[in-house]
Amino acid sequence: MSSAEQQPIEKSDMPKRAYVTFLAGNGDYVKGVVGLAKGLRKANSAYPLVVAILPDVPEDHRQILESQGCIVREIEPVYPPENQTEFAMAYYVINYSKLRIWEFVEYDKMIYLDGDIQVFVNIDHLFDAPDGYFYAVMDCFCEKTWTNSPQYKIGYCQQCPEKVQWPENMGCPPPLYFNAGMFVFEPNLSTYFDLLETLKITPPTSFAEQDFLNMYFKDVYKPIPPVYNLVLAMLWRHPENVEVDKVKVVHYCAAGAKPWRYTGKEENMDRNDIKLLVKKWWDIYEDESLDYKNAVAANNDKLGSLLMAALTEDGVVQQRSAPSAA
Ligand SMILES: O=c1ccn([C@@H]2O[C@H](COP(=O)(O)OP(=O)(O)O[C@H]3O[C@H](CO)[C@H](O)[C@H](O)[C@H]3O)[C@@H](O)[C@H]2O)c(=O)[nH]1
Ligand SMILES: O[C@H]1[C@H](O)[C@@H](O)[C@H](O)[C@@H](O)[C@H]1O
Ligand SMILES: [Mn+2]
Repeated sequence: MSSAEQQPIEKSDMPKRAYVTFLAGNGDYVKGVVGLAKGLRKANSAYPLVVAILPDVPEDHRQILESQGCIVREIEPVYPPENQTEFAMAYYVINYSKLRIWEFVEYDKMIYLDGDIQVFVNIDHLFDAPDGYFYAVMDCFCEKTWTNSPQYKIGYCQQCPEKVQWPENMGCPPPLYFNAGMFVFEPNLSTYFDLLETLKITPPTSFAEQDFLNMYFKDVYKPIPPVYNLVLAMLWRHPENVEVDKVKVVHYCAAGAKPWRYTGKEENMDRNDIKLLVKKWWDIYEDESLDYKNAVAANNDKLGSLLMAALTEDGVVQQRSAPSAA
């Protein structure tokens, strides 16, 4: 096909895709989101980072995010139904607000990432996975945060289901359960309204929206390998399931692991692999060349040189500059 016959690709035909994270409060999670924005840039992600923020995020934090090239979108908080006998861990309640991201229908597909996640290797290809599924990484039930669960009580973990088997007198083993710090999903208004309606009749449980999403999407959940969301406890609980040198995405979710608060004092935090991963996060966070303004300037310089080289090759520049040289 000659170039004249080629159909130009209309911008509007391109699938609209973006990464999305969630930010609440005036604390230090904004550092996590800045780190994430810079990490995605370093990994040459082709898609922007949308930050769904609650109204309590202060103006200066919003400005920091915008200056890092993020698309800031304010969302209304979502609360779980009141007066229920069981309650989600207080710390996790704000996470129900994450359900608002199904409303971002200007995008066909999004990858949600917690603010305490870092992307070290490009994962844009996950957008190409077949539509109609909910992709996420299987969780581990071995940490103390799981103390109140039946799984923890009997020592069962889906990461090694043969080690302690699910007892017959407890019925079928529970469906596969994902960590909701990272997932691939398709914004959709009818799903969005249904999520909110279903939430109204669903009692809150320990892991808040994570439990809720697991319940809601159980029939379309497709597990993806742990390298797409390395829940740090996997390093000491199930090292045989992790290919450390192939890890693309790290989730600093173990107690004491948030890089911007790291002291090394909490249990397991003095491990060398943890120290290295925390250092890798800081290297990105502190790298000024990854700041949006510097990355844009560098890109413009590169484009300028490429354009100049192309023009010089065609002889255009020589011809144009000929008169002034005469
Ligand atoms: O004060 C806060 C607390 C949380 N967050 C946002 O909420 C996310 C979730 O909080 P954490 O990362 O601290 O929580 P965990 O990783 O331990 O929690 C896990 O379980 C939670 C259950 O509610 C969520 O599903 C969460 O996505 C999942 O990774 C943060 O990354 C951040 O994006 C804030 O912005 N400010
Ligand atoms: O979402 C939670 C949280 O991230 C905990 O820190 C971790 O122990 C879990 O396994 C998980 O489900
Ligand atoms: Mn997290």
